[in-house]
Amino acid sequence: MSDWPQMFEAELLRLGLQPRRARQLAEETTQQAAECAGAPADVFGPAHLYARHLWAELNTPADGQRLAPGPVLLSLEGVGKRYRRRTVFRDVDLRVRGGEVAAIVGANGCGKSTLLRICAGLTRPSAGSVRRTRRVGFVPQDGGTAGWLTAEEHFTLFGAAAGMVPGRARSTGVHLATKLAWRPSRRQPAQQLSGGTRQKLNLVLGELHAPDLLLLDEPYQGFDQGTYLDFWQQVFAWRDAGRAIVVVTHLLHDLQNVDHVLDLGARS
Ligand SMILES: Nc1ncnc2c1ncn2[C@@H]1O[C@H](COP(=O)(O)OP(=O)(O)OP(=O)(O)O)[C@@H](O)[C@H]1O
Repeated sequence: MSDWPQMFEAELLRLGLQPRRARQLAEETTQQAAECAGAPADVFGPAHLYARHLWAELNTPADGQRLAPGPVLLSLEGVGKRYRRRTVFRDVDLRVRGGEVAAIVGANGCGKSTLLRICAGLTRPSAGSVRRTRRVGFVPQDGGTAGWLTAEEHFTLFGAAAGMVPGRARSTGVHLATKLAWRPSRRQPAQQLSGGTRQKLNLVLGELHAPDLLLLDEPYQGFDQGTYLDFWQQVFAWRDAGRAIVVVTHLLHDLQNVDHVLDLGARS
Protein backbone atom coordinates (compact mmCIF):
# COMPACT_ATOMS: atom_id res chain seq x y z
CA MET A 1 0.00 0.00 0.00
CA SER A 2 1.40 3.39 -0.98
CA ASP A 3 2.12 6.06 1.64
CA TRP A 4 0.61 8.75 -0.64
CA PRO A 5 -2.39 9.47 1.67
CA GLN A 6 -0.07 9.85 4.69
CA MET A 7 2.24 12.21 2.79
CA PHE A 8 -0.76 14.18 1.54
CA GLU A 9 -2.20 14.47 5.05
CA ALA A 10 1.19 15.39 6.54
CA GLU A 11 1.63 18.20 4.02
CA LEU A 12 -1.84 19.57 4.80
CA LEU A 13 -0.98 19.51 8.52
CA ARG A 14 2.34 21.22 7.84
CA LEU A 15 0.46 23.94 5.96
CA GLY A 16 -1.73 24.49 9.02
CA LEU A 17 -4.97 22.61 8.30
CA GLN A 18 -6.95 21.21 11.26
CA PRO A 19 -6.07 17.50 11.83
CA ARG A 20 -9.66 16.28 11.40
CA ARG A 21 -10.12 18.18 8.14
CA ALA A 22 -6.75 16.94 6.85
CA ARG A 23 -7.73 13.33 7.60
CA GLN A 24 -11.11 13.82 5.93
CA LEU A 25 -9.52 15.30 2.78
CA ALA A 26 -7.00 12.43 2.63
CA GLU A 27 -9.85 9.91 2.78
CA GLU A 28 -11.93 11.75 0.17
CA THR A 29 -8.97 12.05 -2.19
CA THR A 30 -8.11 8.35 -1.84
CA GLN A 31 -11.75 7.54 -2.57
CA GLN A 32 -11.77 9.79 -5.68
CA ALA A 33 -8.64 8.07 -6.98
CA ALA A 34 -10.24 4.65 -6.44
CA GLU A 35 -13.28 5.81 -8.43
CA CYS A 36 -10.92 6.78 -11.27
CA ALA A 37 -9.45 3.24 -10.99
CA GLY A 38 -5.98 4.59 -10.26
CA ALA A 39 -3.44 4.99 -7.49
CA PRO A 40 -3.59 8.51 -5.94
CA ALA A 41 -0.10 9.30 -7.29
CA ASP A 42 -1.22 8.48 -10.83
CA VAL A 43 -4.45 10.42 -10.59
CA PHE A 44 -3.33 13.46 -8.58
CA GLY A 45 0.45 13.53 -8.99
CA PRO A 46 2.90 14.06 -6.11
CA ALA A 47 1.15 14.18 -2.71
CA HIS A 48 2.80 17.38 -1.46
CA LEU A 49 1.97 19.31 -4.66
CA TYR A 50 -1.64 18.24 -4.65
CA ALA A 51 -1.92 19.15 -0.95
CA ARG A 52 -0.59 22.64 -1.70
CA HIS A 53 -3.01 23.01 -4.58
CA LEU A 54 -5.98 22.11 -2.36
CA TRP A 55 -4.68 24.33 0.43
CA ALA A 56 -4.56 27.34 -1.90
CA GLU A 57 -8.10 26.60 -2.96
CA LEU A 58 -9.38 26.27 0.60
CA ASN A 59 -7.99 29.69 1.31
CA THR A 60 -10.02 31.49 -1.32
CA PRO A 61 -13.00 33.37 0.13
CA ALA A 62 -16.23 31.44 0.72
CA ASP A 63 -19.43 32.13 -1.24
CA GLY A 64 -21.11 35.37 -0.33
CA GLN A 65 -17.91 37.07 0.81
CA ARG A 66 -17.08 39.05 -2.27
CA LEU A 67 -13.82 40.91 -2.31
CA ALA A 68 -13.67 44.47 -3.55
CA PRO A 69 -12.90 44.42 -7.30
CA GLY A 70 -9.18 44.10 -8.01
CA PRO A 71 -7.01 45.63 -10.75
CA VAL A 72 -8.31 46.04 -14.30
CA LEU A 73 -7.36 42.79 -16.10
CA LEU A 74 -9.03 43.57 -19.44
CA SER A 75 -9.69 46.93 -21.01
CA LEU A 76 -11.18 47.63 -24.45
CA GLU A 77 -11.45 51.19 -25.72
CA GLY A 78 -13.22 52.14 -28.92
CA VAL A 79 -12.73 48.65 -30.38
CA GLY A 80 -14.19 47.97 -33.81
CA LYS A 81 -14.01 45.14 -36.35
CA ARG A 82 -14.56 45.16 -40.10
CA TYR A 83 -14.30 42.28 -42.53
CA ARG A 84 -13.62 43.95 -45.88
CA ARG A 85 -16.29 46.61 -46.16
CA ARG A 86 -18.61 45.02 -43.62
CA THR A 87 -18.56 46.52 -40.13
CA VAL A 88 -19.30 43.83 -37.55
CA PHE A 89 -19.23 46.24 -34.56
CA ARG A 90 -17.65 49.53 -33.63
CA ASP A 91 -16.78 51.63 -30.55
CA VAL A 92 -16.87 48.86 -27.99
CA ASP A 93 -15.66 49.80 -24.50
CA LEU A 94 -15.32 47.26 -21.70
CA ARG A 95 -13.34 47.14 -18.47
CA VAL A 96 -13.23 44.03 -16.34
CA ARG A 97 -11.46 43.91 -13.00
CA GLY A 98 -10.30 40.94 -10.98
CA GLY A 99 -13.33 39.64 -9.05
CA GLU A 100 -15.79 40.57 -11.80
CA VAL A 101 -17.80 38.67 -14.42
CA ALA A 102 -18.79 40.21 -17.75
CA ALA A 103 -21.23 38.70 -20.26
CA ILE A 104 -21.21 39.42 -23.99
CA VAL A 105 -24.68 38.88 -25.45
CA GLY A 106 -26.48 39.51 -28.75
CA ALA A 107 -28.07 37.80 -31.71
CA ASN A 108 -26.30 35.24 -33.91
CA GLY A 109 -23.67 36.86 -36.08
CA CYS A 110 -23.42 40.17 -34.19
CA GLY A 111 -19.75 39.48 -33.43
CA LYS A 112 -19.60 37.95 -29.94
CA SER A 113 -17.00 35.30 -30.79
CA THR A 114 -15.01 37.81 -32.82
CA LEU A 115 -14.91 40.20 -29.88
CA LEU A 116 -13.84 37.43 -27.49
CA ARG A 117 -11.02 36.45 -29.87
CA ILE A 118 -9.97 40.11 -29.92
CA CYS A 119 -9.95 40.05 -26.09
CA ALA A 120 -7.70 36.96 -26.25
CA GLY A 121 -5.33 38.55 -28.77
CA LEU A 122 -6.20 35.95 -31.43
CA THR A 123 -7.89 38.41 -33.83
CA ARG A 124 -6.74 41.93 -34.54
CA PRO A 125 -9.22 44.76 -34.06
CA SER A 126 -9.71 47.15 -37.00
CA ALA A 127 -9.88 50.07 -34.55
CA GLY A 128 -9.36 50.84 -30.89
CA SER A 129 -7.06 49.49 -28.22
CA VAL A 130 -6.99 46.37 -26.06
CA ARG A 131 -5.05 45.86 -22.86
CA ARG A 132 -5.06 42.59 -20.99
CA THR A 133 -3.20 40.79 -18.24
CA ARG A 134 -0.56 38.31 -19.39
CA ARG A 135 -2.16 35.20 -17.91
CA VAL A 136 -5.17 34.52 -20.09
CA GLY A 137 -7.23 31.33 -20.48
CA PHE A 138 -9.33 31.04 -23.64
CA VAL A 139 -12.07 28.42 -24.10
CA PRO A 140 -13.33 28.37 -27.71
CA GLN A 141 -16.89 27.53 -28.70
CA ASP A 142 -15.79 24.26 -30.28
CA GLY A 143 -12.59 22.49 -31.16
CA GLY A 144 -9.46 22.96 -29.11
CA THR A 145 -8.96 19.25 -28.35
CA ALA A 146 -7.18 16.47 -30.27
CA GLY A 147 -9.45 13.46 -30.82
CA TRP A 148 -6.84 10.75 -30.38
CA LEU A 149 -5.42 12.03 -27.06
CA THR A 150 -6.89 11.10 -23.67
CA ALA A 151 -7.89 13.76 -21.17
CA GLU A 152 -4.71 13.18 -19.15
CA GLU A 153 -2.55 13.49 -22.25
CA HIS A 154 -4.27 16.82 -22.95
CA PHE A 155 -3.51 17.94 -19.38
CA THR A 156 0.15 17.00 -19.77
CA LEU A 157 0.48 18.66 -23.18
CA PHE A 158 -1.29 21.91 -22.32
CA GLY A 159 0.43 21.96 -18.92
CA ALA A 160 3.85 21.63 -20.57
CA ALA A 161 3.03 24.62 -22.78
CA ALA A 162 2.44 26.59 -19.57
CA GLY A 163 5.63 25.31 -17.90
CA MET A 164 3.93 22.76 -15.61
CA VAL A 165 5.60 19.42 -14.86
CA PRO A 166 3.51 16.40 -15.99
CA GLY A 167 2.46 15.24 -12.49
CA ARG A 168 1.26 18.69 -11.53
CA ALA A 169 -0.58 19.18 -14.82
CA ARG A 170 -2.35 15.83 -14.44
CA SER A 171 -3.31 16.32 -10.81
CA THR A 172 -4.57 19.84 -11.49
CA GLY A 173 -6.55 18.66 -14.52
CA VAL A 174 -8.19 15.79 -12.64
CA HIS A 175 -8.99 18.05 -9.73
CA LEU A 176 -10.58 20.72 -11.95
CA ALA A 177 -12.55 18.01 -13.78
CA THR A 178 -14.06 16.70 -10.55
CA LYS A 179 -15.40 20.20 -9.90
CA LEU A 180 -17.42 19.87 -13.10
CA ALA A 181 -18.75 16.49 -11.92
CA TRP A 182 -16.48 14.65 -14.37
CA ARG A 183 -14.02 11.86 -13.59
CA PRO A 184 -11.77 11.55 -16.65
CA SER A 185 -11.13 7.99 -17.82
CA ARG A 186 -7.45 7.18 -18.21
CA ARG A 187 -7.87 5.36 -21.52
CA GLN A 188 -10.69 6.99 -23.44
CA PRO A 189 -9.55 9.28 -26.28
CA ALA A 190 -11.29 12.66 -26.58
CA GLN A 191 -13.08 11.62 -29.76
CA GLN A 192 -15.05 9.07 -27.73
CA LEU A 193 -16.25 11.64 -25.18
CA SER A 194 -19.76 13.06 -25.41
CA GLY A 195 -20.05 16.66 -26.69
CA GLY A 196 -20.74 17.97 -23.18
CA THR A 197 -17.76 16.10 -21.69
CA ARG A 198 -15.48 17.36 -24.47
CA GLN A 199 -16.61 20.85 -23.55
CA LYS A 200 -15.66 20.12 -19.92
CA LEU A 201 -12.23 19.08 -21.16
CA ASN A 202 -11.98 22.40 -23.01
CA LEU A 203 -12.92 24.28 -19.85
CA VAL A 204 -10.35 22.43 -17.74
CA LEU A 205 -7.65 23.13 -20.34
CA GLY A 206 -8.53 26.83 -20.29
CA GLU A 207 -8.12 26.93 -16.51
CA LEU A 208 -5.19 24.54 -16.13
CA HIS A 209 -2.47 27.20 -15.82
CA ALA A 210 -4.48 29.28 -13.31
CA PRO A 211 -5.05 32.30 -15.56
CA ASP A 212 -6.07 35.67 -14.11
CA LEU A 213 -8.48 36.31 -16.99
CA LEU A 214 -10.80 33.60 -18.36
CA LEU A 215 -12.46 34.10 -21.74
CA LEU A 216 -15.27 31.57 -22.32
CA ASP A 217 -17.23 31.25 -25.56
CA GLU A 218 -20.60 29.61 -24.74
CA PRO A 219 -18.69 26.94 -22.85
CA TYR A 220 -21.70 25.00 -21.58
CA GLN A 221 -23.14 23.75 -24.89
CA GLY A 222 -24.15 20.13 -24.38
CA PHE A 223 -24.07 20.34 -20.58
CA ASP A 224 -26.98 18.75 -18.76
CA GLN A 225 -28.88 20.83 -16.22
CA GLY A 226 -26.82 19.76 -13.19
CA THR A 227 -23.55 20.43 -14.93
CA TYR A 228 -24.85 23.75 -16.22
CA LEU A 229 -25.47 24.84 -12.64
CA ASP A 230 -22.02 23.54 -11.61
CA PHE A 231 -20.56 25.64 -14.40
CA TRP A 232 -22.04 28.87 -13.04
CA GLN A 233 -21.00 27.95 -9.51
CA GLN A 234 -17.52 27.51 -10.89
CA VAL A 235 -17.65 30.91 -12.62
CA PHE A 236 -18.60 32.59 -9.35
CA ALA A 237 -15.92 30.65 -7.47
CA TRP A 238 -13.31 31.96 -9.98
CA ARG A 239 -14.69 35.45 -9.51
CA ASP A 240 -14.52 35.16 -5.73
CA ALA A 241 -10.91 34.02 -6.02
CA GLY A 242 -10.13 37.36 -7.71
CA ARG A 243 -10.18 36.33 -11.36
CA ALA A 244 -11.85 38.21 -14.17
CA ILE A 245 -14.21 36.21 -16.39
CA VAL A 246 -15.78 37.14 -19.72
CA VAL A 247 -18.51 34.77 -20.94
CA VAL A 248 -20.18 34.84 -24.35
CA THR A 249 -23.77 33.72 -23.92
CA HIS A 250 -27.13 33.98 -25.59
CA LEU A 251 -29.05 32.83 -22.52
CA LEU A 252 -30.44 35.90 -20.82
CA HIS A 253 -31.24 34.13 -17.56
CA ASP A 254 -27.48 33.72 -17.03
CA LEU A 255 -27.16 37.42 -16.50
CA GLN A 256 -28.67 38.20 -13.13
CA ASN A 257 -25.44 37.79 -11.17
CA VAL A 258 -22.88 39.21 -13.58
CA ASP A 259 -21.22 42.59 -13.14
CA HIS A 260 -21.22 43.83 -16.76
CA VAL A 261 -23.47 42.99 -19.70
CA LEU A 262 -22.25 44.06 -23.12
CA ASP A 263 -25.10 43.72 -25.63
CA LEU A 264 -23.42 43.74 -29.04
CA GLY A 265 -26.73 43.16 -30.84
CA ALA A 266 -28.22 46.34 -29.42
CA ARG A 267 -25.35 48.38 -30.85
CA SER A 268 -25.52 47.46 -34.55
N1 LIG B 1 -12.61 35.40 -40.60
C1 LIG B 1 -13.74 35.98 -41.01
N2 LIG B 1 -13.83 36.54 -42.24
C2 LIG B 1 -14.96 37.16 -42.65
N3 LIG B 1 -16.06 37.28 -41.88
C3 LIG B 1 -16.03 36.74 -40.66
C4 LIG B 1 -14.88 36.07 -40.15
N4 LIG B 1 -15.13 35.66 -38.88
C5 LIG B 1 -16.41 36.04 -38.61
N5 LIG B 1 -16.94 36.69 -39.68
C6 LIG B 1 -18.28 37.28 -39.74
O1 LIG B 1 -18.39 38.19 -38.66
C7 LIG B 1 -19.72 38.13 -38.15
C8 LIG B 1 -19.66 37.88 -36.65
O2 LIG B 1 -19.28 36.52 -36.43
P1 LIG B 1 -19.18 35.89 -34.97
O3 LIG B 1 -18.92 34.44 -35.10
O4 LIG B 1 -18.22 36.72 -34.18
O5 LIG B 1 -20.65 36.17 -34.43
P2 LIG B 1 -21.37 35.60 -33.12
O6 LIG B 1 -22.17 36.72 -32.55
O7 LIG B 1 -20.37 34.96 -32.22
O8 LIG B 1 -22.32 34.49 -33.73
P3 LIG B 1 -23.01 33.20 -33.05
O9 LIG B 1 -23.98 33.70 -32.00
O10 LIG B 1 -23.72 32.56 -34.20
O11 LIG B 1 -21.93 32.32 -32.49
C9 LIG B 1 -20.47 37.07 -38.93
O12 LIG B 1 -21.23 37.70 -39.94
C10 LIG B 1 -19.36 36.23 -39.53
O13 LIG B 1 -19.78 35.68 -40.74
